[in-house]
Amino acid sequence: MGEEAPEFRVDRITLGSKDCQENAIVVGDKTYVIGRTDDDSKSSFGIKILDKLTQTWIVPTVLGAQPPSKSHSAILINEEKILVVEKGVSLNDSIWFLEIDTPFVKQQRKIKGSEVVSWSKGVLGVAQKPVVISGPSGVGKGTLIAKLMKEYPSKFGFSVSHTTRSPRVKEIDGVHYHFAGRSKMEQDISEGEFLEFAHVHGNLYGTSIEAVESVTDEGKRCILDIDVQGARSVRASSLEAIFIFVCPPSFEELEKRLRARGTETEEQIQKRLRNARAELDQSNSPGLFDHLLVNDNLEACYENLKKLLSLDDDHKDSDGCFIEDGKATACYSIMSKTESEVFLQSETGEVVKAAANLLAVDLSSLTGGAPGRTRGLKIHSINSIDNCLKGIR
Ligand SMILES: Nc1nc2c(ncn2[C@@H]2O[C@H](COP(=O)(O)OP(=O)(O)O)[C@@H](O)[C@H]2O)c(=O)[nH]1
Ligand SMILES: Nc1ncnc2c1ncn2[C@@H]1O[C@H](COP(=O)(O)OP(=O)(O)O)[C@@H](O)[C@H]1O
Repeated sequence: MGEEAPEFRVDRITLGSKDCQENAIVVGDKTYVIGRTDDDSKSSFGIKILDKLTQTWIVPTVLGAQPPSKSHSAILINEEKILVVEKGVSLNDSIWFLEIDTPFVKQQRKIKGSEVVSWSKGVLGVAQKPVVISGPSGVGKGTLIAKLMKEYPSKFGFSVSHTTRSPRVKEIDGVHYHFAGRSKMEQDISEGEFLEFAHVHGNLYGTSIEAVESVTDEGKRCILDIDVQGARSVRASSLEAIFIFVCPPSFEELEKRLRARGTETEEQIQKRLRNARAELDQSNSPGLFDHLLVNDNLEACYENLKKLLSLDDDHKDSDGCFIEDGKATACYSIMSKTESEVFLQSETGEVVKAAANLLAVDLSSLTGGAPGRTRGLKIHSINSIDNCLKGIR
């Protein structure tokens, strides 16, 4: 019988100009090497993939904001993602997922025609579902959202879109929109920084991932004011949201409001009214919008919007599953895993004391994922090393 090909071993490889620390994770016929390169003052992650069938190395396109990369441990969660635990940062900032074959990675791989991986930061606790509000130009979306933000400033946050449209009088860059140049916006879109984008009324509009995640990270419910195309994209993405379409009481009233607002030229008004007919037709597309809201009397409509949000408010208070202080700098490494939990051991405590420094990361209720954050993490400390080792036995 011919001699078996030597098992390929990844000992130490040079990813960057200097040797690096690395983890080699075998997934089927591929070995993912997650390396840290300490070039000069900065430390960054290098990812390489060994295709064992062809014995060739592939350097994938890496999407998403990457971890601080001080030092780390890694473990395969499933065929789609690798858990990476950063050391020397706060626990809140230490859990990261390297997505290697999730639907988003597959989509990006198809778009780019080359190998892709994507980082997604793990975030403790569940987030309230963002609220997508769509509707024809002039129907009253902005007015309703402004009322909501004014009455509940600590509960809601606005997803500030990017647009190539020129600012209106009183519109503030970074507040109402990020007013951007087309080429820069298109470049950022190609680099996977946007959750969705669309050409609307002759301009480019888009929602960056950070625009949504930064609001959610503040513990606020994110409100997105986007068109029907954008709503479709979000509906198809990993971001679970509530979708509301605002309708005018009549087309004549819509035109009256758009004209009365006085923000568009006659030509722009005509274009927006033409698009309004198409958008109204799509408001009933099956499975697109959860609620249709008629904005006839403003106050009544606003009350209905508030009822919709509280009805749909599926936010369950987190069940106190977190350790005391997730902000303190921590140094945990992966010890073992079961079907739904990964056990971490503190590297600062001795074995006896370490029993108090054992953590369980519950992965059973994860939501979201690249291109956004991975939410729904639960972490709790374990009182005995036996509980923790059950994953190994
Ligand atoms: N897809 C998408 N649409 C957006 C975004 N931001 C705004 N829009 C939509 O673009 C359209 C035009 O917005 P705007 O120029 O502010 O006019 P308005 O609708 O009259 O307020 C509206 O339907 C908005 O909902 C975005 O980030 N993505
Ligand atoms: N229910 C309503 N009745 C009458 N006018 C309204 C009503 N809601 C909004 N408006 C007015 O209609 C115009 C368009 O509202 P706006 O919030 O800018 O719409 P959108 O953001 O959907 O384009 C504004 O001048 C606003 O004051």
